[in-house]
Amino acid sequence: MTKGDMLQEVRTKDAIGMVLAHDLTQIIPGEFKGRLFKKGHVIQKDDIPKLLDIGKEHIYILNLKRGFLHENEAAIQMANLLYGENVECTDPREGKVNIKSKIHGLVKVNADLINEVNKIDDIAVATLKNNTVVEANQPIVGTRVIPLIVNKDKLEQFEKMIKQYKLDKDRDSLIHVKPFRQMKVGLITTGGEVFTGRIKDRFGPIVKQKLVNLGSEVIDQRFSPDNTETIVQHIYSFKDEHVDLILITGGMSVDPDDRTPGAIKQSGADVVSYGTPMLPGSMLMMAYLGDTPIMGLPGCVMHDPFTSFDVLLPRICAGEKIEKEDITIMGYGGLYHC
Ligand SMILES: Nc1nc2c(c(=O)[nH]1)N[C@H]1C(S)=C(S)[C@@H](COP(=O)(O)OP(=O)(O)OC[C@H]3O[C@@H](n4cnc5c(N)ncnc54)[C@H](O)[C@@H]3O)O[C@H]1N2
Ligand code: MOO
Repeated sequence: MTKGDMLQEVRTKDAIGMVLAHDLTQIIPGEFKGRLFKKGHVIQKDDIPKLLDIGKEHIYILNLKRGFLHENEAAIQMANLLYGENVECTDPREGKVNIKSKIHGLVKVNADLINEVNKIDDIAVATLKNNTVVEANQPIVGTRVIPLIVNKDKLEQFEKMIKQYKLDKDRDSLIHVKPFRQMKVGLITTGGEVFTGRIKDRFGPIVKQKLVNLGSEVIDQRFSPDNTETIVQHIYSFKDEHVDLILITGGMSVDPDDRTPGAIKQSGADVVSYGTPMLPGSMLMMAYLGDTPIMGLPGCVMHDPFTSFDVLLPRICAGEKIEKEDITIMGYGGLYHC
């Protein structure tokens, strides 16, 4: 039994009353791309000119045999194997099933596994990148098979790979979305020029907004001159107040007045990394004082819309601990702007 035996090609003009074997797509550049006819549609006389307009002089009538799957069924099975917490699958359209997020959160997807399953011929799984921030209802995965009819072997191979991965990693789910915690954040703004009122603070409002966007809040902002002891005292007082995260702005670079990295070290915090291989944001420091994350934020965070801070902050808000390797892998693909 070949695929050809299961697909009967019929001239569109002779197809009145017959049943479509798959969704049919219309594309009008700049105006429309979507399903014009749904799989299972019974072709009417009025449909003939519309079908000819989208270039269909012939259509397929389907006679599916054992051991094979229709593209819609295959896409559903793939999506069902992949999805985990806080996501849901859409109905198939044009042979594709989307997995959408149910919440505002952080996408978790394993790149190695996705690269492996896509080595199976006829399988196509397209995902967002790991650790992307998503809104509720945003698609995070699209699954489909390439032919209209696919051998069940391909799906069995896919299922085996996924199950093995779950066993190896001791995981219930593959692609899922982590919710953000509502964190209370202490903000320390350094810089003599701001402390003395020579210039207005422009850093605070930007950091506060980034936290609000992730469902957290700055509970207090304290200002400090370029003085190590004062910065350390502010760190301790926020720690005593049990904030979930301490952020320190400015003073992260190489000038004699740049005291922030030294102050973070002097507080006794464990420094995960001073320096982040991403531009902008290369002077960021990541540290932990006990369980409390501390980040030293360089001036570019105030200026550039997307820096290393925007990569790491959502992960911290999702409850993840940042390790050295999380930082070192940021260099590849990490040149945004410099
Ligand atoms: N020779 C080198 N120069 C620079 C390096 C380097 O490695 N070698 N790194 C560069 C990078 S990367 C960054 S980012 C910047 C800024 O680093 P800092 O965090 O030390 O920033 P500051 O020196 O404290 O301030 C820079 C600039 O921003 C103004 N500022 C700071 N805080 C505020 C605030 N709260 N409100 C308004 N304006 C603020 C400050 O007045 C300065 O004009 O260094 C590069 N240079
Ligand atoms: O910390 Mo700086 O941006 O690399 O601009």
